[in-house]
Parts: sequence; C-alpha cells; structure tokens
Amino acid sequence: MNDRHIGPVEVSPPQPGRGRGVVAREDLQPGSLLFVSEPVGSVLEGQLGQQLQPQHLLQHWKTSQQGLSAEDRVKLSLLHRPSSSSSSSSSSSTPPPISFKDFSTSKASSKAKKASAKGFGAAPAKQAGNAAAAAAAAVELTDEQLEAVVACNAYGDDHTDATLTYCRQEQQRSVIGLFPEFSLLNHSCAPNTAAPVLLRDRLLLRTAVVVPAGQELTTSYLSTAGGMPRQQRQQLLQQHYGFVCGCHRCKAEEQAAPDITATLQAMHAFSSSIDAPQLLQLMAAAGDEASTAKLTTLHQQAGKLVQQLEDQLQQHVTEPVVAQWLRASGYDMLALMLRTGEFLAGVKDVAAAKRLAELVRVFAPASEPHLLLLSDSAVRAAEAAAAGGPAPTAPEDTQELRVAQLVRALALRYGEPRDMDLLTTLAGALSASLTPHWLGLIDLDGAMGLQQLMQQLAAAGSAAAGAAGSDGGGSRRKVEMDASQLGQLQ
Ligand SMILES: C[S@@+](CC[C@H](N)C(=O)[O-])C[C@H]1O[C@@H](n2cnc3c(N)ncnc32)[C@H](O)[C@@H]1O
Repeated sequence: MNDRHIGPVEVSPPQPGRGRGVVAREDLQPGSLLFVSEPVGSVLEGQLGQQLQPQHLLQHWKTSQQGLSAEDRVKLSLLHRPSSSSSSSSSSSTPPPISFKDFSTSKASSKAKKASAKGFGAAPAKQAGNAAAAAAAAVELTDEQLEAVVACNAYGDDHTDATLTYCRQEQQRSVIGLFPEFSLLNHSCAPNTAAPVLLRDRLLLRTAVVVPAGQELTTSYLSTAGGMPRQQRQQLLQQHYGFVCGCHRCKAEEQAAPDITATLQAMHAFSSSIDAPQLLQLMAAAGDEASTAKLTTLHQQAGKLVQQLEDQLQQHVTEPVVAQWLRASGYDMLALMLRTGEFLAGVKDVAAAKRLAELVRVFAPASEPHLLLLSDSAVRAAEAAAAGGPAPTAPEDTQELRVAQLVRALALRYGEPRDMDLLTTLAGALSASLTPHWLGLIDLDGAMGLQQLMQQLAAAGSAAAGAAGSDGGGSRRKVEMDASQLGQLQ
C-alpha cells in the first residue's frame, strides 16, 4: 500500500488562540482524499472495546523495540505548542508556522542531522551512544511536553473499522496512534471532513461536503459526544483540549431561544439517566410488567420532549440546517424514543433509522454509525416492501434514494469505487460484520431485506453512484490511488 500521501491541502499560518489548521488548496468535492497519514513511531493495538489512552501510547513507545526514532522526535516537537507545555513557559500560545513537508521523514531526518552537526543538546543519558538520538536531542521535548503533545494529538478508537477488518478477515481491535497530518486539524461540532479511516496503520481522511478553496478543514474531537447539547460539548472540549469552541453549530446553539436550550438540557438529563446496557436489560426482561411499564414511561417522556423541541424549532428557527444542528444536540433522546417505540409496538419504524442517520451525519459524517444507520434504514424499507407494506409517500423515502445515500456515505468513507462489485462487497461486509454498536440501538437482522439490498445495490449501478456524487453538489471526482487501495481489500 502507498505510504504517506498529501493531497490538495496545506497547513495554515498560526492564529492566536487557535494555532495552525489545515486548509483546502483548491475547491474540493465530497469524498476527496486529503491525505494518507503515517503514524509517528508505531500504533498501539489492544483488545476490541479497550479504551486505550494517550499514556498507553507513550508507554508503548518507551517499551517497544523500535521506540521513537530521531525523526519521530522531530515530528513530535513540531506539534508542541508553548501553551500546552510547562507552566514555566512564558512564550505566547501561538505555535510556530509549519508545513506538511516538515513531516516527511527525509525532512525530519535532515533537521535532526543539522541539529546534531551544530552540536546542540547532549544526548540524554538513557539514549547515549545513539547518534540519531543525540541529533534529536536538539529538538528533544521534556517528558512533560511530550505527554502534552500526545494527550492533545493522539487519535484512538476502541474498535477498528468493522467493514475493513471483515474484508481483510482480521479480528477487530482497539487502536491508538499519533498521525501528524491529522492532528493539525482543528475541531468543529459540525465538521466538513468524514470520520477518519484507519487502513492497517495508515489514517485516511476525506471531505464530507463541498469545501471551497481556502476554507479550513475540520474534524470532530468529540466522537459520540457530538450528539450532546452545546454546554456539555463545551465542557469536554475545555477540559481535554483547553479551548472554547466557536464553530457555526455552537454559535447557532448559543443564539437559540432560551426555551430550546432548556429543552435540550432536559433531553440530555433524561437520556443520560439510562444507558444503552440498561435499556437492553429492560428490553430483555420485557415479559415482566415492571419492565414494560418502565419502557412505556421512558417512551412517553422521551416523546414529549422530542415533540416539545420540534414545536420550538418550528416557532423559532427558519433555517433547516440550523434546525438540524439543534436536533443533533438531542440525538440520544431521539434514539431512545425511536428504539423504545419500536420495541413496544413490535414493529420496525421504517423511517426511524434514516432520521437518526441524518443527525449522525451532522456530527460524525461517514462514520460507522452513520453507515450502519443508513444501511439499517434501507434494509427496513426492503423488508417492509417484501411484506407488502405501504409504498413510501414522501419522494425522499424511496428505496432508490435510500440506497443512493448509502452508496454516497460508503464513497465518502472508503473512496469512490471503480465498480459496483467492490461497492457491493463493502456494503455486504458492513452488514455482515455488524456487532452491537456503542449506540446500542442498531440492529440489522433482516436477512431477507439484506439480500434485497445487495441486489438493489448491484442493480443501481452507475445511477446510484451518480446520485452519490451529486448529493452535496458538483461533479464526481476520480481518486485512482484510493481505488487501488480499496482493490486490495478484495
Ligand atoms: C490537535 S491540535 C490542532 C492543531 C493546533 N491548532 C496546532 O496549531 O497544532 C488541538 C488544539 O488546537 C486548538 N484548537 C482546535 N480546535 C479549535 C477550535 N475550534 N477553536 C480554537 N482552538 C482550537 C486547541 O488549542 C487544541 O488544544
């Protein structure tokens, strides 16, 4: 597989209070590959579901055989920002300007050598005798600085991509690593890049929407917490990354009518009072009256708050995109309402998964939950049609469009496929590799629906792929390198 690759992006000059960021060098269509990033040192893998922390990665680097090379240390030093280091530093919080070229191994290596030639810095005792380490000492971070860099920049996931691991016939694992290009992206609660994908130990990032030249590319640091209200998101970002988010979703939420804020807070308090395992336990015990009564109460109360939010949105919010951002901040409650409703009624709500998918798309576009929910929605619709259910009334609820949306999200995540066979393989792997997800609310068990979905995907052919490319505007874009990488999955 190709090593490091830098696409049509560059590092922006540092701004006070925000530091550096990544910007588009040209107009970008959805699904454009921004870069393939190589990890500093190596990535650490753990058991599926394990919550690997930055300190585990540091420990791994210290104890693993290859450790950190001189070049790795140069790269890490470039990510160091004065404000995140020791309190003794009185320098401004604005980090120095850098470019992606600085992270190429040859550039880092020559920087390490130059530093060595100038005789800067003695090698730390623990690395004495190693010329490269001596060279790196010129840019050596203190332990405290190194910890700050890793805490702020490491990227981890408690499960590797289900579809890719399934296609590769590997076991899903947890993983943590530090990918320098990715770590230069600033945060937004409504990011314009797709959730990153780890393929072996490379991280791939793509755009999720049209991004004009010069616009900053953003990712979400919040994972599932992106579906929480602004107050909770701000607390987490402040606590873990030390900044106050001023993204467009946060601004819109800050300016929202007080009753909307109050409803979102009430929704958050209510949905946090029951977690996914507790909900599943209640459902498992549904035969008993107390559990059914509890589920009914949960459903009714959730329904009331969801309706209250809808009424308030209708009253105060005119822009559909703003309404969607605000709904996304009550994601957990909507999921709770839909799931309990389906369970109590004993029927699947065909539109429910799609509504959830549209909200996940706000804060984690082309993430696995997003794909799973889109897939779930298409499977449910196929099942309903097979059972002779009513035809969809709204044009956006046709199965053709559901499939097109799934194809689009697959293309954002895995790259535009060259042929439908590959797409069908990916979609099949997605469905076949389903395990209960962190949302705890996704359940794809309709084998018949799944089969139909596969057939539809294959039949949709270029029509569906065309719809995938045009959703979000603009023409389709070929990324040959992506296609060849994906080809290796087969
Ligand atoms: C992973 S780094 C991103 C790159 C960083 N800006 C730099 O110059 O190295 C995370 C840090 O960037 C800054 N940052 C990220 N997103 C931000 C945002 N939306 N607003 C302000 N600062 C942000 C914060 O200081 C945060 O701790």
